[in-house]
Amino acid sequence: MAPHAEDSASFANGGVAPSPPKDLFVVNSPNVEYTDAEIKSKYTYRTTAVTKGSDGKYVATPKETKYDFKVDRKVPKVGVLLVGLGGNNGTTVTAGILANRRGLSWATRTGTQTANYFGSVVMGSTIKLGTDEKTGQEINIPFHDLLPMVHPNDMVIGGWDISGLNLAEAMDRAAVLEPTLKQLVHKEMAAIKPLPSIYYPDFIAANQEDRADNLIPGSKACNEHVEHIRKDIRDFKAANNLDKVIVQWTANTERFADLIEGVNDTAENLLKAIETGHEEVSPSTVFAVASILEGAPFINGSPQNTFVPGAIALAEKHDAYIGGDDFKSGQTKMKSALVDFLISAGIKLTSIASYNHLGNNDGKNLSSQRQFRSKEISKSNVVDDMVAANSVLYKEGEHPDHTVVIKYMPAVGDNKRALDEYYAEIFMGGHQTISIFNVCEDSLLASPLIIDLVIVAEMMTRIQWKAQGEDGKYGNFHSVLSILSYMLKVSIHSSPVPSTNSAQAPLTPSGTPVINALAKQRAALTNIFRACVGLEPENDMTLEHKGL
Ligand SMILES: NC(=O)c1ccc[n+]([C@@H]2O[C@H](COP(=O)([O-])OP(=O)(O)OC[C@H]3O[C@@H](n4cnc5c(N)ncnc54)[C@H](O)[C@@H]3O)[C@@H](O)[C@H]2O)c1
Ligand SMILES: O=P([O-])([O-])O[C@@H]1[C@@H](O)[C@H](O)[C@@H](O)[C@H](O)[C@@H]1O
Repeated sequence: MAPHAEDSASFANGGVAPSPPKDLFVVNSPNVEYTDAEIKSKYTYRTTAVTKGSDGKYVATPKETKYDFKVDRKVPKVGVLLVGLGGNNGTTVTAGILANRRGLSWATRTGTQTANYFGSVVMGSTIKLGTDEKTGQEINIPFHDLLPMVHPNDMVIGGWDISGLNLAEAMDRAAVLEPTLKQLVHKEMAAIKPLPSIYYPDFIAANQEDRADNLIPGSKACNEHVEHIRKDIRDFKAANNLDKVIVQWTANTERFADLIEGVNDTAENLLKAIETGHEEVSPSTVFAVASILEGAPFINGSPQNTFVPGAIALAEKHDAYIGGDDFKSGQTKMKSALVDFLISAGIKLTSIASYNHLGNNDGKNLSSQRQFRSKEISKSNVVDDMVAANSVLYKEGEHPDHTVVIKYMPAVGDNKRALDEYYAEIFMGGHQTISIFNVCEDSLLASPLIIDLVIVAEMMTRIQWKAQGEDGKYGNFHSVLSILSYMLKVSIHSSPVPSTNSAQAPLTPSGTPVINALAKQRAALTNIFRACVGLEPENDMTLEHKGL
């Protein structure tokens, strides 16, 4: 075993090969072809092109673009490497997968609880396949059955942490899960020790220093850290006989990195900056670069600008997948749904006050102003596109007041209290005030998102497309996986550190529009996957029930 592989933080699933998926449905269409290895579909993408005439009138022209999609049906054996494995999210998601894999049940104060994947859009929600031809009733199927996706029970989990506690000790430190459940997974969790990681103190709060006892030797310079992390990824893949590895950052929120020309503005400059040990390259960017160079999709679950322009360029150069930023777990997820509802109902939202306090280590790290700033910006986003799309309610540049407050209150632990007030103008000078008190068990809300991000990112590595009718070979989607936006708050900030009111949004290829409305994000995810099996986008016109 490679020197540090024995403390590799993997836990195999008993080496059992992933169970082959049984198909819940088959598409009966001349545009869809099934082979043992692939699903091929011919898809017509219908949009509306709008131009403005000289008279100022819009001209809307229906447009059709034809694509060929190809899906690799073989569900690979997938490993997940979490940066921050020993944290609240890392220990909770690991224990949760263990408990589900073993079908565990445990005693709680209110009775017996059985393992589940609630809160995962892939494992816990359904999509409309169509309507029963005889009864006209909707037929809904589990989201996970739409395409041949990885099952979380089959995932092999590993990762790094600057804290050397094994996962049983770290799970106790996190204080998220019931003691009765912790007892049932204690043995497996104790056998997992996070791989040593890199620690550049200036990027996270000083109050994190006492955890940093599990560090990779050497320095960023001469690519020592990048090469060490790349070897960790290779060793983990080989030791667990994996087909693929997905890397995800669920470590602490870092301060923003300054965007410096000649340092992190291009792929070449970023690689040079790392080689020379430039202090402005963050640990998360080092992990992203290592993952990109190893061809492992990298997802950033925190709000910092991990993907500086040079990192995005490097991903594009290597045709590697990246996604970010910042899991969208509780308060912001609610906000992106509520704001969408209010504004699309023609109600003029004029102010949002978002306060929360929490007592976990994430909150402790965020009690430091520079780390809070990263989070404040990511949480101050999500309304921009919905406001900008409604010129009836809002004049150019007008938007609701929006403030975000986060306080660290150790007593409440992981059970974050989110208090929101939405204030809006309604008919004839009236006002509506919506006040929400939302107790989010933060890690229990974020852990299913970690699973969804892995499943969707991995699925995207098995979907390719080409323009219909052209001989060219199939290719990947753009490196920036904006399809992940349903699970994420904001984008990789490839512009200078933005003001709190500037628009950011889940990562999108440069120059593409930003969508924060939660329903639109879910529709994009669902409809892209539907297109891969030749199905039209979900629409709720139900003309068949309207006399047509
Ligand atoms: N609901 C949620 O929990 C939620 C929602 C959105 C975003 N997030 C983000 O997810 C991240 C993790 O949240 P958490 O509650 O698990 O926090 P946590 O503090 O419990 O866990 C973070 C872990 O990262 C480790 N760490 C820090 N720097 C590291 C490095 N360079 N390499 C490896 N490990 C490192 C820490 O030792 C710690 O164990 C935070 O950035 C948080 O802002 C969490
Ligand atoms: O996703 P969400 O619930 O809006 O936002 C959460 C914040 O409210 C919380 O303060 C922070 O610690 C979490 O990391 C997360 O970002």
